[in-house]
Amino acid sequence: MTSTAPTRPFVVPSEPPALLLDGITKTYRSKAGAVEALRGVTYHFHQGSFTAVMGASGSGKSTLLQCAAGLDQPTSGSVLLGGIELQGLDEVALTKLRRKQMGFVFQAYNLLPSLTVYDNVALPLRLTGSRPRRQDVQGVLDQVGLADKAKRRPAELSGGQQQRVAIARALITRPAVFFADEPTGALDSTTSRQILGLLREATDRAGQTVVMVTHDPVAAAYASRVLFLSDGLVAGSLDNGSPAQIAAAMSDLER
Ligand SMILES: Nc1ncnc2c1ncn2[C@@H]1O[C@H](COP(=O)(O)OP(=O)(O)OP(=O)(O)O)[C@@H](O)[C@H]1O
Repeated sequence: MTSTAPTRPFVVPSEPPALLLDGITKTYRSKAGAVEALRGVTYHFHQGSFTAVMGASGSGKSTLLQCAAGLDQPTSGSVLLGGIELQGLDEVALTKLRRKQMGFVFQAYNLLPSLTVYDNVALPLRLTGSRPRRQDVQGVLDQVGLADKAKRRPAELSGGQQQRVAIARALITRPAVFFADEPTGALDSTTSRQILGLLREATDRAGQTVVMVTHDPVAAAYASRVLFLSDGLVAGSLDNGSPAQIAAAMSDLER
């Protein structure tokens, strides 16, 4: 049978994916034996997308994030960030790329206790060798609602405020991709909403890309897509899901 439908030209997307995982596997080997944490994950994270990664405990979420951010090496497969293959870089080049192109927001805020809020936020710029401009540092502190806390030390702030400092610190270099691992795990719901709103704003307003691991369907509903992992593989995805729809998809997965 011949088709009469006009053939469509193959459309090459104008934007390459911000982050591409190509056939990632990760096997942890120890005396107790081998654990296949990732068993072949291929996925494109497009520029400006906000993706939540969910799955049962042990499904490989943190391993995926660690490999995607170049904090750990996959056993096979490759990771490309803005078209650059991480596996081809030495540690110095990888550190440089991480400092310039990636922002990290983890459950432990990882702020330096001896530095003021201002200096914690300015640190990533100093590490890349640039001189932080006062208006830039104050600008991101303002963005996260902490303009008046610049001179405080982290211990003088609440958990939610510390997490907002961590976000300001991640924002300052205008990274292409934010990696967030349970960024609201230790926070109350009002503060969580603020933090998730800031991540959402980074994608909507600035076209940055967010990859966030979470167990919480309410947090995941801030993402435009939820990617479900099961046993080291992508098991499916859900776009613009409500917390209830995401929770239902999770329980289907665990059945
Ligand atoms: N360093 C390691 N050495 C050996 N096995 C590991 C190591 N890190 C993770 N694993 C194993 O790899 C698998 C995936 O772990 P991972 O932490 O990525 O899962 P996860 O989905 O993030 O889990 P959780 O939701 O509990 O944090 C698990 O079986 C885990 O026990």
